[in-house]
Amino acid sequence: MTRVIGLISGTSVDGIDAALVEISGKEVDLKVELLAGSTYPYPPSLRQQILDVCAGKAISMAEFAELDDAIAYEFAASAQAIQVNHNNAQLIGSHGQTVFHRPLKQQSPASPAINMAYSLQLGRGALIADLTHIPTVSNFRVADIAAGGEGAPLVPKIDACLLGHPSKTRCIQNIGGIGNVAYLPATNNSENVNISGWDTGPGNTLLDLAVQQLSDGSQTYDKDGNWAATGTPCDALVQQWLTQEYFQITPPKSTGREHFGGEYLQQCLADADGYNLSPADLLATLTELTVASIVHSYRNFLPQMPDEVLLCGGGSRNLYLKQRLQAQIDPISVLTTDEAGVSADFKEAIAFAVLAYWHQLGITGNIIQATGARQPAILGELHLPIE
Ligand SMILES: Nc1ncnc2c1ncn2[C@@H]1O[C@H](COP(=O)(O)OP(=O)(O)OP(=O)(O)O)[C@@H](O)[C@H]1O
Ligand SMILES: CC(=O)N[C@H]1[C@@H]2OC[C@@H](O2)[C@@H](O)[C@@H]1O[C@H](C)C(=O)O
Repeated sequence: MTRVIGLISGTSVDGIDAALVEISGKEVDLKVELLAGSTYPYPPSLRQQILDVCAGKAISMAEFAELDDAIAYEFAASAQAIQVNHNNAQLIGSHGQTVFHRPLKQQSPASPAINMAYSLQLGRGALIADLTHIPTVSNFRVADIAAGGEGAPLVPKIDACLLGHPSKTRCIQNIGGIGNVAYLPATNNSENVNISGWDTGPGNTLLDLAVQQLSDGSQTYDKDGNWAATGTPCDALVQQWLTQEYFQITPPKSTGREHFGGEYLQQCLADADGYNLSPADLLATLTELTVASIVHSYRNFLPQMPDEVLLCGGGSRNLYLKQRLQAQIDPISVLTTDEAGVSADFKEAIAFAVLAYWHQLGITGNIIQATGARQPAILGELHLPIE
C-alpha cells in the first residue's frame, strides 16, 4: 500500500485538485482508495496571470520563472493542506498547470521540419519536492511526446484499470475545460477491440468565457447550467460549427485553450450575429456544441456505440448539459463515474497519483491508441527532496 498525493490544475484554471489516495496492485489488479479530495482555488491575481499567458500574453523569462515557482508554491501548499488529519504521503504526482499545448498535427510555423508535439506544464516538481519534503514526480507528458505522441490524453489507461467492466462497453467522458473520452470495450469481449481515447473538443472553456462576458465579470461559470437551461440552442449554428476541421480529424488527437479559447468564442459570437439570440440562447448553443461534439465524435470514430457513458470533471455537475447529452444519445445511459465508484471530481488528480506510483514501479502510463505514441513509455520525472 503506497500513500500518494495527486495534483492537477486543468484547462479551466479554476484551482488545484488534490487527491490523497492509498494505492496497491499494478494494472488489472490496481486498487485506489480516496482518503481525501479537495480543490484549492488559485489566488485571483495568479489565476489571471495564468489565463493571460494561456491566451498568448508575452512575458519576460524572469516573469516566466516567477510564474513557474508561484504555481509550484500553490501546488506544494495544496499537498500540505490535503494531508492535514492524515498520515503523511510517501509520493506526490503533480501534473502542474498546462500553459501551452501544441498538438502533433499542428507543426511549428518557424520550424516546419519539426514533427513533434509540444506541451508545457508549469509548477516545477523540484520545488514541490523541496517545499513538501516528499519525492515528487512531474512532467508527465514529455516521455509520450518524445515517443511521437500528442502527450495527451494520459488518463485512459487509469480509466481502463479502474472503470473497465466485464460485460458493458463504457465511454468515460471528462468534461473539464476541454472534453476527452476513454473508450473501454467490455473486458470479457475485447479480443480485437482496443481501448482508445482522444480530446473530443470544448468542455467548459467557451461556456465559462461566455458567462464571464455576458455577466460583465460577475459570474465565472453557469452553475448547474441554470442560465443555459432558460434558453434554446440554435441548431443551425451547432451544425455549422461541427463541420470545422478539429471535429473531422481522426483520433488520436488533442487540443487545448489555444484552439477552443477566447478567439474561438469571439468567432462563435460573430457567427451568431443575425440569429437574434438572447444571452441564454447563446449559452444553450455553446452547451449544445460541447454535447454535439461528443456525440458526433462517438458516432464517427468509435467501432460501436457504448452501453453507457460515465461523466466526470466539472461539466458532469452541469445538469442542463447532462440532460442534453442524455437526450442526444438516448437510449444509452448517461451516468457519472461516482456511480461506478470513482470520484467524478477527483478522477484526474487520482490519475496523476497513479501515474507517479507507476513511475516508481517502472510501469508504462500511456495508451498508444490514445496519444498516438509509437510505444508505451514510463511517464514522469522524479525529484527527490534534499534532506
Ligand atoms: N455545478 C456546476 N455546474 C456547472 N458547471 C460546473 C459546475 N461545477 C463545475 N463546473 C464547470 O467545470 C469547470 C471545471 O471543471 P474541471 O475542474 O473538471 O476542469 P479542468 O480540470 O480545469 O479541465 P481539464 O479536464 O480540461 O483539464 C468549471 O470551470 C465550470 O465550468
Ligand atoms: C495538454 C493538457 O493539459 N491536456 C489536458 C486537457 O484537459 C482535458 C484534455 O485536455 C486532456 O487531453 C488533458 O488532460 C487530461 C488530464 C489527460 O491527459 O488525460
